[in-house]
Amino acid sequence: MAPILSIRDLRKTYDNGFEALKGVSLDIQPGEILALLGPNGAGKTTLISAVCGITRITSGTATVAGHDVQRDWRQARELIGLVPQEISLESFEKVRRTVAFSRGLFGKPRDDAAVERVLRQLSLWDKRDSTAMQLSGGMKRRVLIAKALVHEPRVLFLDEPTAGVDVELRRDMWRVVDELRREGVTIILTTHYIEEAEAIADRVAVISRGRILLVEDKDSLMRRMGRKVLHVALQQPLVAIPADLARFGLALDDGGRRLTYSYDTKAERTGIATLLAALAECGIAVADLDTEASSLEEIFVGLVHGDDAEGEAAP
Ligand SMILES: Nc1ncnc2c1ncn2[C@@H]1O[C@H](COP(=O)(O)OP(=O)(O)OP(=O)(O)O)[C@@H](O)[C@H]1O
Repeated sequence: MAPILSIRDLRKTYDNGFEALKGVSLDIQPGEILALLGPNGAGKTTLISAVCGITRITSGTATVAGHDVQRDWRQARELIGLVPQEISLESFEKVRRTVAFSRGLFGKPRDDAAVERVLRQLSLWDKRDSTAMQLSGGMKRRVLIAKALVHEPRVLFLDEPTAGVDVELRRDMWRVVDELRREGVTIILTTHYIEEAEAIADRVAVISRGRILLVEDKDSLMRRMGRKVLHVALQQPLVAIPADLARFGLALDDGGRRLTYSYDTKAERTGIATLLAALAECGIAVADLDTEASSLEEIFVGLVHGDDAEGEAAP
């Protein structure tokens, strides 16, 4: 399938000479949810702004359904919806009018049914005659999404859609994203909440200091890079780890009542059976066992940390 969004060697140097994007290439398939992860200042907003035509591209290309965002900017923009990080709404404007106005900005004819559809989809129909100042923070975010969707874009950019919202609302937002996916909308979201990427993304891209470090299917990434830990609860507390167990690299915590063993999920042998046999030989009685997979967060921190260390080493 042809990608809906194709970015090739995109570079952005700001007027002050700072190179915020250093040759980014990325293909996004129709209907996909891609989470763009990166530390502060990595270039996430710059990348979105470049594709959405808010920031001038220094070199490279980006196309949306084959339309170049610079050359055929009008056609490209029509296919894109952008939900910005900051909430910016006219305080006294009614929800329905605000959303209808956004549709008009894209040169689309007035269509009350389209406005109603998007308001209902975002559970805002009951609030259609409320002004922005009468809405809760979460509802305001929904209005921003409604504004971004009302011209029926095929690609939606969400720049930190759940920054500062409570857990319940975040899950609510994830449901909205899931519904949009089912309708075939392609979604690119930036987030600092790794659990958000873990919960809703199909693929994950990690960006650091203007470069894409990795783009991979989320599940395979977690399988490929994932480590697991085995917690062994002990019947009797240990004062120290016996010398005979040193080769396993164990950690002892919970007041000497728990041993933690870290292993590679891809390895042919995890070493668990050998460890349990060694524990028995040392006369250590096991009360319980459980395993825990390393999270996307650990994988992310490891990658970005490695990149920072390389940057520091560079001349
Ligand atoms: N107008 C500008 N002029 C010069 N430098 C800029 C400008 N806008 C952004 N930058 C710099 O470009 C880099 C990337 O910024 P960007 O906002 O894209 O990062 P981000 O990944 O979205 O960060 P955050 O997670 O904090 O939102 C940063 O170092 C930032 O200081």
